Amino acid sequence: MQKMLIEGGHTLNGMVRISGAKNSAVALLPASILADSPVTLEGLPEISDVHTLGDLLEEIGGQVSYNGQAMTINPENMVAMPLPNGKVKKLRASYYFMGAMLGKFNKAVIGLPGGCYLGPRPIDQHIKGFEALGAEVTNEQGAIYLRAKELRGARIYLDVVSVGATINIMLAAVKAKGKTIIENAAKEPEIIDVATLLTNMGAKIKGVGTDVIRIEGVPTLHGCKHTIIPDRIEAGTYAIAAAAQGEEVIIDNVITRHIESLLAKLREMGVSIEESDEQLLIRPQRQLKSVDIKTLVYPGFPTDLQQPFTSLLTRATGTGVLIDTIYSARLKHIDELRRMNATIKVEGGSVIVSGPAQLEGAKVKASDLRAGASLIVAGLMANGITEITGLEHIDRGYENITEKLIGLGARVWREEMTEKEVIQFQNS
Ligand SMILES: CC(=O)N[C@H]1[C@@H](OP(=O)(O)OP(=O)(O)OC[C@H]2O[C@@H](n3ccc(=O)[nH]c3=O)[C@H](O)[C@@H]2O)O[C@H](CO)[C@@H](O)[C@@H]1O
Ligand SMILES: C=C(OP(=O)(O)O)C(=O)O
Repeated sequence: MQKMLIEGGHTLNGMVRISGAKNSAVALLPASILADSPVTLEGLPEISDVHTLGDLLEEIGGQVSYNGQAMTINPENMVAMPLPNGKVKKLRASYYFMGAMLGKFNKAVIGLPGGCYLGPRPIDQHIKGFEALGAEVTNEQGAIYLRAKELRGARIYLDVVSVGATINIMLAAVKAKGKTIIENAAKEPEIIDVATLLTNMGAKIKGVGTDVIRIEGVPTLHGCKHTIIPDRIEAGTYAIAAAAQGEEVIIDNVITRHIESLLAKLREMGVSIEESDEQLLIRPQRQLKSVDIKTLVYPGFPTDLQQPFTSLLTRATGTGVLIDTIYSARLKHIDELRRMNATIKVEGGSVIVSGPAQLEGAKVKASDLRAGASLIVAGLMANGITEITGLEHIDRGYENITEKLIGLGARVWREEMTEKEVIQFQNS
């Protein structure tokens, strides 16, 4: 088990290249189950979630071959193997095996997913969608059993706008008989990416990117090649790090439109941002102004950037209030930031950050993926050394983060934890 060490205070300069989007990759891989011939996905990020899903595809009989950042999945010998336990619990996106296997085999057994604990993360809207399509769904000892004689298109209104439910229902509906309409659908770019893959596989989908998606079921889907979109959350994290500790940082391979809500806030704080085709040039002013943030569904400010943004606010002058309307309990980074000398209050659902504070290096724990990103941003700004444990969360979603930060001039490295540190970590 490793820890990350950051010697703070070094200025970031240069260029960082953004990898393929985690939240697309984790849906595209299960989507390949629906094809009857090989699917090649290009530009996948080298993160643990991708490897876990590759292993799960193999567990159900898929042939998976890696070629650099491309993966080819041959689904010809896949079977409706139950996956009640094991690797499905290591990540959130294993829930996409429900929609994809239901679409392909009319049945599936999938253990309830893991992933970041952000407060309760129900999947009732996924289940409501599967039931509307004709599946019988039961929860037996922590695994979801789905069975259908056949899937039939239906009209489904989502009670909450959900990325996962929108994608999962799409996966099940593309092969259902007749027409499915998903109303109050989510509009995140990753949903468009998944729909693009499915369309290239032969699915008939209209309206993605709006809140009404129309799907006409088809009997078979075929293999194809697809290149994944860049990761807007990774790009946003580096943009925040650049605003916090950068001089001139270029972020390469980014669809800037995907992070307009973040860029608007950074500009409001006094960060100069130049946008070109696939790049951002970020130049912060020495003094940043505080701003308020409310996370919303896309195209609003993403909840996945709320935690790293909290760290940035500690360096701004004034008081900034953050409200996470998607996951109000996504607050595990706050105590750790306080350990580093941040002045943060939590009142009701509001996180109130007073700055500027000079952060101090400390031993801190990443309890989830974006809490990890938040602590890295804080470590880059802090005096002295910050030691971060819980790297398994960070490695679920950030490709080569140590190397990418070193490339920007940060002093970051990893060390093996001693036995004593591992025990302390496990008991904390
Ligand atoms: C693998 C993946 O893509 N993860 C992302 C996805 O998670 P995920 O797909 O799990 O998040 P959702 O968009 O589904 O959740 C949005 C909100 O709806 C609620 N909800 C969701 C489903 C449901 O059946 N019932 C229900 O009440 C959730 O508790 C949450 O408050 O979108 C989140 C919100 O942008 C991001 O933080 C995650 O990074
Ligand atoms: C919450 C996240 O991931 P997951 O849904 O995979 O837990 C995230 O990417 O910030």
